[in-house]
Amino acid sequence: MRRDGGGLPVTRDLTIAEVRLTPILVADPPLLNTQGVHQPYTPRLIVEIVTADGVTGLGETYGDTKYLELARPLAERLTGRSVMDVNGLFGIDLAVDASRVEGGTDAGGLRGVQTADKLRLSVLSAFEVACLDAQGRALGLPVHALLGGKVRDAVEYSAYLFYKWDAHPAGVRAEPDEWGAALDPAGVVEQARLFQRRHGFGSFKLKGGVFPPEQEIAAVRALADAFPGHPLRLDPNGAWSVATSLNVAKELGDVLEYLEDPTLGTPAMAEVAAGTDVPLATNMCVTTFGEIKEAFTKDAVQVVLSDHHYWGGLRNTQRLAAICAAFGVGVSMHSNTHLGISLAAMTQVAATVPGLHHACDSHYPWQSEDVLTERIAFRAGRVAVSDAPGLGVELDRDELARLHRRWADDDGALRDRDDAAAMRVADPAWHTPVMPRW
Ligand SMILES: O=C([O-])C(=O)C[C@H](O)[C@@H](O)C(=O)[O-]
Ligand SMILES: [Mg+2]
Repeated sequence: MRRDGGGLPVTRDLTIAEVRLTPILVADPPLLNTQGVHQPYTPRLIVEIVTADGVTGLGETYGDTKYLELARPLAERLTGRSVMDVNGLFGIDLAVDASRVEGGTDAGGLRGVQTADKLRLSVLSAFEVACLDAQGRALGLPVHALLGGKVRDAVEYSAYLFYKWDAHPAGVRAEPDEWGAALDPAGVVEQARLFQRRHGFGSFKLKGGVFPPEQEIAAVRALADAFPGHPLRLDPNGAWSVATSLNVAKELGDVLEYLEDPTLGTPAMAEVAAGTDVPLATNMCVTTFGEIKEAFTKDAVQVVLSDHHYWGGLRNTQRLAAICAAFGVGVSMHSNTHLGISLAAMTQVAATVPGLHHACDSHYPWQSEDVLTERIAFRAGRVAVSDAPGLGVELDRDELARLHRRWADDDGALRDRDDAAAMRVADPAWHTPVMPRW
Protein backbone atom coordinates (compact mmCIF):
# COMPACT_ATOMS: atom_id res chain seq x y z
CA MET A 1 0.00 0.00 0.00
CA ARG A 2 1.24 3.50 -0.79
CA ARG A 3 1.89 5.82 2.18
CA ASP A 4 2.06 9.58 2.43
CA GLY A 5 4.94 11.46 4.05
CA GLY A 6 3.41 10.98 7.52
CA GLY A 7 3.11 7.21 7.04
CA LEU A 8 -0.67 7.29 6.53
CA PRO A 9 -2.02 4.90 3.93
CA VAL A 10 -3.06 6.60 0.70
CA THR A 11 -5.79 4.63 -0.98
CA ARG A 12 -7.70 6.20 -3.80
CA ASP A 13 -9.39 3.28 -5.46
CA LEU A 14 -12.03 1.81 -3.17
CA THR A 15 -13.63 -0.28 -5.90
CA ILE A 16 -14.27 -3.88 -4.89
CA ALA A 17 -11.98 -6.03 -7.01
CA GLU A 18 -12.57 -9.40 -5.37
CA VAL A 19 -14.72 -11.04 -2.71
CA ARG A 20 -13.52 -14.25 -1.07
CA LEU A 21 -15.86 -16.49 0.89
CA THR A 22 -14.37 -19.20 3.07
CA PRO A 23 -16.67 -21.57 4.95
CA ILE A 24 -14.95 -23.20 7.92
CA LEU A 25 -15.70 -25.61 10.75
CA VAL A 26 -14.47 -24.55 14.19
CA ALA A 27 -14.15 -26.68 17.30
CA ASP A 28 -16.98 -26.26 19.81
CA PRO A 29 -17.17 -27.87 23.27
CA PRO A 30 -20.19 -29.96 24.36
CA LEU A 31 -22.27 -27.06 25.67
CA LEU A 32 -25.83 -27.96 26.64
CA ASN A 33 -28.95 -25.94 25.94
CA THR A 34 -32.64 -26.68 25.89
CA GLN A 35 -32.48 -27.90 22.28
CA GLY A 36 -29.62 -30.35 22.81
CA VAL A 37 -25.87 -29.97 22.75
CA HIS A 38 -23.39 -28.14 20.56
CA GLN A 39 -21.83 -30.16 17.74
CA PRO A 40 -18.08 -30.86 18.02
CA TYR A 41 -17.53 -28.48 15.11
CA THR A 42 -19.70 -25.58 14.06
CA PRO A 43 -19.87 -23.77 10.69
CA ARG A 44 -18.83 -20.14 10.22
CA LEU A 45 -18.31 -18.11 7.07
CA ILE A 46 -15.35 -15.74 6.67
CA VAL A 47 -15.85 -12.91 4.18
CA GLU A 48 -12.94 -11.00 2.63
CA ILE A 49 -13.61 -7.95 0.46
CA VAL A 50 -10.57 -6.78 -1.50
CA THR A 51 -10.32 -3.31 -3.06
CA ALA A 52 -8.59 -2.44 -6.32
CA ASP A 53 -5.74 -1.01 -4.23
CA GLY A 54 -5.31 -4.31 -2.41
CA VAL A 55 -6.92 -3.41 0.92
CA THR A 56 -8.78 -6.37 2.44
CA GLY A 57 -11.76 -6.00 4.80
CA LEU A 58 -12.94 -8.90 6.98
CA GLY A 59 -16.37 -10.06 8.06
CA GLU A 60 -17.80 -13.17 9.70
CA THR A 61 -21.26 -14.75 9.94
CA TYR A 62 -23.11 -18.05 10.23
CA GLY A 63 -21.72 -20.68 7.90
CA ASP A 64 -24.73 -22.97 7.54
CA THR A 65 -25.83 -23.88 4.01
CA LYS A 66 -28.72 -21.43 3.85
CA TYR A 67 -26.35 -18.52 4.55
CA LEU A 68 -23.76 -19.74 2.04
CA GLU A 69 -26.48 -20.03 -0.60
CA LEU A 70 -27.19 -16.31 -0.25
CA ALA A 71 -23.61 -15.16 0.30
CA ARG A 72 -22.33 -16.66 -2.97
CA PRO A 73 -24.58 -14.73 -5.40
CA LEU A 74 -24.16 -11.59 -3.30
CA ALA A 75 -20.37 -11.87 -3.52
CA GLU A 76 -20.58 -12.15 -7.30
CA ARG A 77 -22.56 -8.93 -7.53
CA LEU A 78 -20.17 -6.81 -5.50
CA THR A 79 -17.25 -6.59 -7.87
CA GLY A 80 -17.05 -3.10 -9.35
CA ARG A 81 -19.02 -1.43 -6.53
CA SER A 82 -17.35 0.76 -3.91
CA VAL A 83 -16.67 -0.38 -0.34
CA MET A 84 -18.01 3.05 0.64
CA ASP A 85 -21.46 2.22 -0.74
CA VAL A 86 -22.84 0.43 2.29
CA ASN A 87 -26.34 1.84 1.78
CA GLY A 88 -26.26 0.44 -1.75
CA LEU A 89 -25.16 -2.94 -0.38
CA PHE A 90 -28.38 -3.18 1.62
CA GLY A 91 -30.40 -2.29 -1.47
CA ILE A 92 -29.19 -5.32 -3.41
CA ASP A 93 -32.11 -7.58 -4.11
CA LEU A 94 -31.33 -11.03 -2.75
CA ALA A 95 -33.80 -13.78 -3.55
CA VAL A 96 -34.28 -15.92 -0.45
CA ASP A 97 -35.43 -19.50 -1.02
CA ALA A 98 -38.73 -19.61 0.91
CA SER A 99 -38.15 -23.22 1.97
CA ARG A 100 -35.17 -21.97 3.98
CA VAL A 101 -37.37 -19.98 6.31
CA GLU A 102 -40.10 -22.54 6.79
CA GLY A 103 -40.39 -23.86 10.30
CA GLY A 104 -40.51 -20.46 11.87
CA THR A 105 -37.57 -20.23 14.26
CA ASP A 106 -33.82 -19.79 13.95
CA ALA A 107 -31.06 -22.15 15.10
CA GLY A 108 -33.56 -24.68 16.38
CA GLY A 109 -35.47 -22.01 18.24
CA LEU A 110 -32.62 -20.24 20.04
CA ARG A 111 -32.64 -16.99 18.07
CA GLY A 112 -36.31 -16.23 17.60
CA VAL A 113 -38.35 -15.92 14.44
CA GLN A 114 -36.88 -16.87 11.09
CA THR A 115 -37.89 -14.64 8.19
CA ALA A 116 -36.57 -14.10 4.70
CA ASP A 117 -35.45 -10.61 5.66
CA LYS A 118 -33.64 -11.78 8.79
CA LEU A 119 -31.84 -14.41 6.74
CA ARG A 120 -30.87 -11.74 4.20
CA LEU A 121 -29.65 -9.38 6.96
CA SER A 122 -27.67 -12.19 8.60
CA VAL A 123 -25.66 -12.50 5.39
CA LEU A 124 -25.43 -8.80 4.55
CA SER A 125 -24.09 -8.03 8.02
CA ALA A 126 -20.82 -9.84 7.32
CA PHE A 127 -20.39 -7.89 4.09
CA GLU A 128 -21.19 -4.61 5.86
CA VAL A 129 -18.55 -5.35 8.50
CA ALA A 130 -16.03 -6.26 5.78
CA CYS A 131 -16.78 -3.00 3.91
CA LEU A 132 -16.35 -0.97 7.12
CA ASP A 133 -13.11 -2.80 7.89
CA ALA A 134 -11.82 -2.08 4.37
CA GLN A 135 -12.88 1.58 4.63
CA GLY A 136 -11.10 1.94 7.94
CA ARG A 137 -7.93 0.30 6.69
CA ALA A 138 -7.95 2.44 3.57
CA LEU A 139 -8.55 5.66 5.47
CA GLY A 140 -6.38 4.83 8.48
CA LEU A 141 -9.38 5.01 10.84
CA PRO A 142 -10.84 2.53 13.31
CA VAL A 143 -14.35 1.28 12.54
CA HIS A 144 -15.70 3.05 15.62
CA ALA A 145 -14.63 6.38 14.08
CA LEU A 146 -16.64 5.52 10.95
CA LEU A 147 -19.62 4.87 13.23
CA GLY A 148 -19.40 8.25 14.90
CA GLY A 149 -16.67 7.63 17.44
CA LYS A 150 -16.24 5.64 20.61
CA VAL A 151 -17.81 6.71 23.88
CA ARG A 152 -15.77 4.19 25.93
CA ASP A 153 -12.29 2.71 25.72
CA ALA A 154 -13.21 -0.83 26.74
CA VAL A 155 -16.32 -2.99 26.42
CA GLU A 156 -17.39 -5.23 29.26
CA TYR A 157 -18.43 -8.83 28.58
CA SER A 158 -20.07 -11.36 30.88
CA ALA A 159 -18.90 -14.90 31.52
CA TYR A 160 -21.23 -17.13 29.51
CA LEU A 161 -21.65 -20.22 31.69
CA PHE A 162 -23.03 -23.46 30.28
CA TYR A 163 -23.99 -26.80 31.66
CA LYS A 164 -21.46 -28.95 29.95
CA TRP A 165 -20.24 -32.49 29.52
CA ASP A 166 -16.61 -33.26 30.12
CA ALA A 167 -16.25 -34.31 26.47
CA HIS A 168 -18.26 -35.00 23.35
CA PRO A 169 -19.65 -38.58 23.21
CA ALA A 170 -17.10 -41.37 22.89
CA GLY A 171 -16.27 -42.21 19.31
CA VAL A 172 -17.16 -38.73 18.01
CA ARG A 173 -14.27 -36.85 16.40
CA ALA A 174 -13.75 -33.70 18.49
CA GLU A 175 -11.08 -31.45 19.96
CA PRO A 176 -10.48 -31.86 23.70
CA ASP A 177 -11.23 -28.83 25.90
CA GLU A 178 -9.86 -27.73 29.25
CA TRP A 179 -13.09 -26.71 30.95
CA GLY A 180 -14.25 -30.01 32.45
CA ALA A 181 -17.84 -30.96 33.18
CA ALA A 182 -20.44 -28.66 34.76
CA LEU A 183 -23.67 -30.51 35.52
CA ASP A 184 -24.60 -29.31 39.00
CA PRO A 185 -24.30 -26.14 41.14
CA ALA A 186 -20.74 -26.96 42.23
CA GLY A 187 -19.68 -27.54 38.61
CA VAL A 188 -21.27 -24.27 37.50
CA VAL A 189 -19.48 -22.34 40.27
CA GLU A 190 -16.19 -24.03 39.35
CA GLN A 191 -16.69 -23.02 35.72
CA ALA A 192 -17.44 -19.44 36.79
CA ARG A 193 -14.22 -19.39 38.82
CA LEU A 194 -12.30 -20.53 35.74
CA PHE A 195 -13.87 -17.74 33.70
CA GLN A 196 -12.92 -15.25 36.37
CA ARG A 197 -9.37 -16.60 36.70
CA ARG A 198 -8.73 -16.77 32.97
CA HIS A 199 -10.48 -13.60 31.83
CA GLY A 200 -11.42 -11.56 34.90
CA PHE A 201 -15.16 -11.55 34.22
CA GLY A 202 -17.27 -9.88 36.87
CA SER A 203 -20.77 -10.73 35.68
CA PHE A 204 -22.14 -14.18 34.94
CA LYS A 205 -24.86 -15.59 32.73
CA LEU A 206 -25.99 -19.20 33.02
CA LYS A 207 -27.51 -20.85 29.99
CA GLY A 208 -30.50 -22.65 31.47
CA GLY A 209 -33.45 -24.63 30.15
CA VAL A 210 -31.35 -27.78 30.50
CA PHE A 211 -32.43 -29.13 33.88
CA PRO A 212 -35.69 -28.70 35.80
CA PRO A 213 -35.96 -25.13 37.15
CA GLU A 214 -35.29 -26.12 40.80
CA GLN A 215 -31.81 -27.32 39.81
CA GLU A 216 -31.08 -24.14 37.87
CA ILE A 217 -32.35 -21.99 40.75
CA ALA A 218 -29.91 -23.88 43.00
CA ALA A 219 -27.07 -23.20 40.56
CA VAL A 220 -27.80 -19.46 40.47
CA ARG A 221 -28.05 -19.43 44.28
CA ALA A 222 -24.65 -21.12 44.44
CA LEU A 223 -23.25 -18.46 42.09
CA ALA A 224 -24.74 -15.71 44.27
CA ASP A 225 -23.06 -17.24 47.33
CA ALA A 226 -19.72 -17.60 45.53
CA PHE A 227 -19.81 -14.15 43.91
CA PRO A 228 -21.81 -11.90 46.24
CA GLY A 229 -22.99 -8.70 44.61
CA HIS A 230 -21.95 -9.70 41.09
CA PRO A 231 -24.56 -9.34 38.32
CA LEU A 232 -26.15 -12.72 37.50
CA ARG A 233 -28.47 -13.77 34.68
CA LEU A 234 -30.32 -16.95 33.79
CA ASP A 235 -31.45 -17.73 30.23
CA PRO A 236 -33.57 -20.86 29.59
CA ASN A 237 -34.31 -19.89 25.97
CA GLY A 238 -38.06 -19.81 26.50
CA ALA A 239 -38.29 -23.25 28.12
CA TRP A 240 -40.69 -22.23 30.91
CA SER A 241 -44.39 -21.53 31.18
CA VAL A 242 -45.54 -18.15 32.50
CA ALA A 243 -46.23 -19.69 35.93
CA THR A 244 -42.80 -21.31 36.12
CA SER A 245 -41.13 -18.08 34.98
CA LEU A 246 -42.90 -16.13 37.70
CA ASN A 247 -41.90 -18.70 40.27
CA VAL A 248 -38.23 -18.54 39.24
CA ALA A 249 -38.38 -14.74 39.28
CA LYS A 250 -39.74 -14.90 42.83
CA GLU A 251 -37.08 -17.37 43.97
CA LEU A 252 -34.17 -15.46 42.43
CA GLY A 253 -35.46 -11.89 42.38
CA ASP A 254 -32.94 -10.74 44.98
CA VAL A 255 -29.88 -11.85 42.97
CA LEU A 256 -30.77 -11.52 39.29
CA GLU A 257 -29.65 -8.61 37.13
CA TYR A 258 -32.23 -9.87 34.64
CA LEU A 259 -34.02 -12.99 33.54
CA GLU A 260 -33.49 -13.71 29.85
CA ASP A 261 -36.28 -15.14 27.69
CA PRO A 262 -37.88 -17.16 30.47
CA THR A 263 -40.85 -17.92 28.22
CA LEU A 264 -41.68 -17.86 24.51
CA GLY A 265 -43.36 -15.02 22.65
CA THR A 266 -44.17 -11.42 23.41
CA PRO A 267 -47.64 -11.98 24.97
CA ALA A 268 -46.24 -14.52 27.47
CA MET A 269 -43.20 -12.35 28.18
CA ALA A 270 -45.57 -9.42 28.83
CA GLU A 271 -47.50 -11.53 31.33
CA VAL A 272 -44.30 -12.43 33.16
CA ALA A 273 -43.08 -8.84 33.09
CA ALA A 274 -46.38 -7.68 34.60
CA GLY A 275 -45.98 -10.09 37.48
CA THR A 276 -42.39 -9.42 38.57
CA ASP A 277 -39.97 -6.58 39.18
CA VAL A 278 -37.10 -8.63 37.75
CA PRO A 279 -36.20 -7.08 34.36
CA LEU A 280 -36.65 -9.36 31.35
CA ALA A 281 -34.09 -9.46 28.56
CA THR A 282 -34.53 -11.03 25.14
CA ASN A 283 -32.78 -12.32 22.09
CA MET A 284 -35.82 -14.34 21.09
CA CYS A 285 -38.99 -12.25 21.00
CA VAL A 286 -37.39 -9.05 19.67
CA THR A 287 -34.96 -10.05 16.93
CA THR A 288 -36.28 -7.92 14.06
CA PHE A 289 -37.38 -4.29 13.78
CA GLY A 290 -40.93 -5.48 13.07
CA GLU A 291 -41.23 -7.08 16.51
CA ILE A 292 -40.30 -3.96 18.46
CA LYS A 293 -43.65 -2.18 18.45
CA GLU A 294 -45.68 -4.94 20.08
CA ALA A 295 -43.00 -5.82 22.63
CA PHE A 296 -42.38 -2.24 23.70
CA THR A 297 -46.01 -1.18 23.83
CA LYS A 298 -46.81 -4.26 25.95
CA ASP A 299 -43.77 -3.56 28.14
CA ALA A 300 -42.79 -7.19 27.57
CA VAL A 301 -39.01 -6.66 27.70
CA GLN A 302 -36.74 -4.31 29.58
CA VAL A 303 -33.46 -5.17 27.82
CA VAL A 304 -32.99 -6.07 24.14
CA LEU A 305 -29.91 -8.13 23.35
CA SER A 306 -28.72 -6.91 20.00
CA ASP A 307 -26.69 -9.08 17.67
CA HIS A 308 -25.15 -7.42 14.64
CA HIS A 309 -25.23 -10.70 12.73
CA TYR A 310 -28.99 -10.98 12.43
CA TRP A 311 -30.00 -7.36 13.04
CA GLY A 312 -28.12 -6.50 9.85
CA GLY A 313 -24.75 -5.08 10.81
CA LEU A 314 -23.14 -2.43 12.95
CA ARG A 315 -25.19 0.51 11.74
CA ASN A 316 -28.47 -1.33 12.35
CA THR A 317 -27.18 -2.17 15.83
CA GLN A 318 -26.79 1.54 16.45
CA ARG A 319 -30.31 2.14 15.10
CA LEU A 320 -31.70 -0.53 17.41
CA ALA A 321 -29.89 1.01 20.36
CA ALA A 322 -31.35 4.43 19.51
CA ILE A 323 -34.89 3.00 19.35
CA CYS A 324 -34.38 1.22 22.68
CA ALA A 325 -33.12 4.46 24.22
CA ALA A 326 -36.16 6.34 22.94
CA PHE A 327 -38.46 3.84 24.68
CA GLY A 328 -36.40 3.63 27.87
CA VAL A 329 -35.54 -0.01 27.12
CA GLY A 330 -32.01 -1.19 27.91
CA VAL A 331 -29.71 -2.68 25.32
CA SER A 332 -26.89 -5.18 25.46
CA MET A 333 -25.54 -7.94 23.20
CA HIS A 334 -26.41 -11.54 22.46
CA SER A 335 -23.87 -14.05 21.23
CA ASN A 336 -23.58 -17.52 19.92
CA THR A 337 -20.48 -19.28 18.67
CA HIS A 338 -18.29 -16.72 16.92
CA LEU A 339 -14.65 -15.97 16.28
CA GLY A 340 -12.41 -12.94 16.70
CA ILE A 341 -13.53 -11.01 13.62
CA SER A 342 -17.03 -10.85 15.07
CA LEU A 343 -15.76 -10.08 18.58
CA ALA A 344 -13.78 -7.17 17.12
CA ALA A 345 -16.90 -5.96 15.28
CA MET A 346 -19.06 -6.33 18.41
CA THR A 347 -16.52 -4.37 20.42
CA GLN A 348 -16.22 -1.60 17.84
CA VAL A 349 -19.98 -1.01 17.68
CA ALA A 350 -20.53 -1.48 21.42
CA ALA A 351 -17.91 1.23 21.95
CA THR A 352 -20.17 3.69 20.11
CA VAL A 353 -23.43 2.93 21.92
CA PRO A 354 -24.24 5.35 24.73
CA GLY A 355 -26.22 3.88 27.61
CA LEU A 356 -24.81 0.37 27.37
CA HIS A 357 -25.31 -0.56 31.01
CA HIS A 358 -25.11 -4.35 30.87
CA ALA A 359 -22.05 -6.46 30.10
CA CYS A 360 -22.36 -8.03 26.62
CA ASP A 361 -22.49 -11.77 25.97
CA SER A 362 -19.70 -13.50 24.10
CA HIS A 363 -19.03 -17.17 23.36
CA TYR A 364 -15.45 -16.35 22.39
CA PRO A 365 -13.79 -17.89 25.49
CA TRP A 366 -15.31 -21.23 24.44
CA GLN A 367 -13.59 -21.12 21.07
CA SER A 368 -10.11 -22.64 21.20
CA GLU A 369 -9.59 -21.94 17.51
CA ASP A 370 -9.58 -18.65 15.64
CA VAL A 371 -8.62 -17.27 12.25
CA LEU A 372 -6.70 -14.30 13.68
CA THR A 373 -2.93 -14.01 13.97
CA GLU A 374 -3.48 -12.85 17.56
CA ARG A 375 -6.40 -13.80 19.78
CA ILE A 376 -8.40 -10.98 21.31
CA ALA A 377 -7.81 -10.80 25.07
CA PHE A 378 -10.30 -10.09 27.86
CA ARG A 379 -8.76 -8.13 30.71
CA ALA A 380 -10.87 -7.70 33.84
CA GLY A 381 -13.71 -9.05 31.66
CA ARG A 382 -13.24 -6.26 29.15
CA VAL A 383 -11.99 -5.98 25.59
CA ALA A 384 -10.00 -2.84 24.88
CA VAL A 385 -11.44 -0.87 21.96
CA SER A 386 -8.85 -0.96 19.20
CA ASP A 387 -7.90 2.36 17.61
CA ALA A 388 -5.97 0.63 14.81
CA PRO A 389 -7.36 1.04 11.28
CA GLY A 390 -10.48 -0.99 10.54
CA LEU A 391 -11.37 -3.70 13.03
CA GLY A 392 -7.75 -3.88 14.15
CA VAL A 393 -7.39 -7.62 13.53
CA GLU A 394 -5.31 -9.66 11.04
CA LEU A 395 -6.24 -12.88 9.29
CA ASP A 396 -4.13 -16.01 9.85
CA ARG A 397 -4.30 -17.52 6.37
CA ASP A 398 -2.81 -20.88 7.39
CA GLU A 399 -5.40 -21.33 10.08
CA LEU A 400 -8.17 -20.22 7.74
CA ALA A 401 -7.01 -22.81 5.21
CA ARG A 402 -6.82 -25.54 7.86
CA LEU A 403 -10.34 -24.86 9.15
CA HIS A 404 -11.64 -24.67 5.59
CA ARG A 405 -10.09 -28.07 4.82
CA ARG A 406 -12.02 -29.45 7.79
CA TRP A 407 -15.22 -28.03 6.26
CA ALA A 408 -14.34 -29.37 2.81
CA ASP A 409 -13.59 -32.84 4.21
CA ASP A 410 -16.86 -33.00 6.15
CA ASP A 411 -19.51 -35.21 4.55
CA GLY A 412 -22.17 -32.59 5.25
CA ALA A 413 -23.17 -33.85 8.68
CA LEU A 414 -21.69 -30.84 10.47
CA ARG A 415 -22.18 -28.14 7.88
CA ASP A 416 -25.52 -27.13 9.37
CA ARG A 417 -25.80 -26.54 13.09
CA ASP A 418 -28.18 -29.04 14.68
CA ASP A 419 -28.00 -29.27 18.47
CA ALA A 420 -30.79 -31.85 18.63
CA ALA A 421 -28.98 -34.15 16.18
CA ALA A 422 -25.78 -33.78 18.20
CA MET A 423 -27.72 -34.79 21.32
CA ARG A 424 -29.13 -37.87 19.58
CA VAL A 425 -25.60 -39.22 19.26
CA ALA A 426 -25.58 -39.61 23.05
CA ASP A 427 -29.31 -40.20 23.50
CA PRO A 428 -30.95 -41.74 20.41
CA ALA A 429 -34.42 -41.08 21.87
CA TRP A 430 -33.81 -37.31 22.13
CA HIS A 431 -36.20 -35.08 20.26
CA THR A 432 -36.53 -31.30 20.20
CA PRO A 433 -38.50 -30.55 23.36
CA VAL A 434 -42.06 -29.26 23.15
CA MET A 435 -42.21 -25.79 24.71
CA PRO A 436 -42.85 -24.85 27.44
CA ARG A 437 -40.74 -27.70 28.72
CA TRP A 438 -41.45 -26.91 32.37
O1 LIG B 1 -30.22 -17.03 23.97
C1 LIG B 1 -29.02 -17.02 23.77
O2 LIG B 1 -28.28 -16.31 24.41
C2 LIG B 1 -28.52 -17.90 22.73
O3 LIG B 1 -29.31 -18.48 22.06
C3 LIG B 1 -27.09 -18.02 22.54
C4 LIG B 1 -26.63 -19.29 21.95
O4 LIG B 1 -27.31 -19.67 20.80
C5 LIG B 1 -26.57 -20.40 22.93
O5 LIG B 1 -27.79 -20.64 23.55
C6 LIG B 1 -26.05 -21.64 22.33
O6 LIG B 1 -25.27 -21.52 21.40
O7 LIG B 1 -26.37 -22.72 22.82
MG1 LIG C 1 -30.64 -15.62 25.24
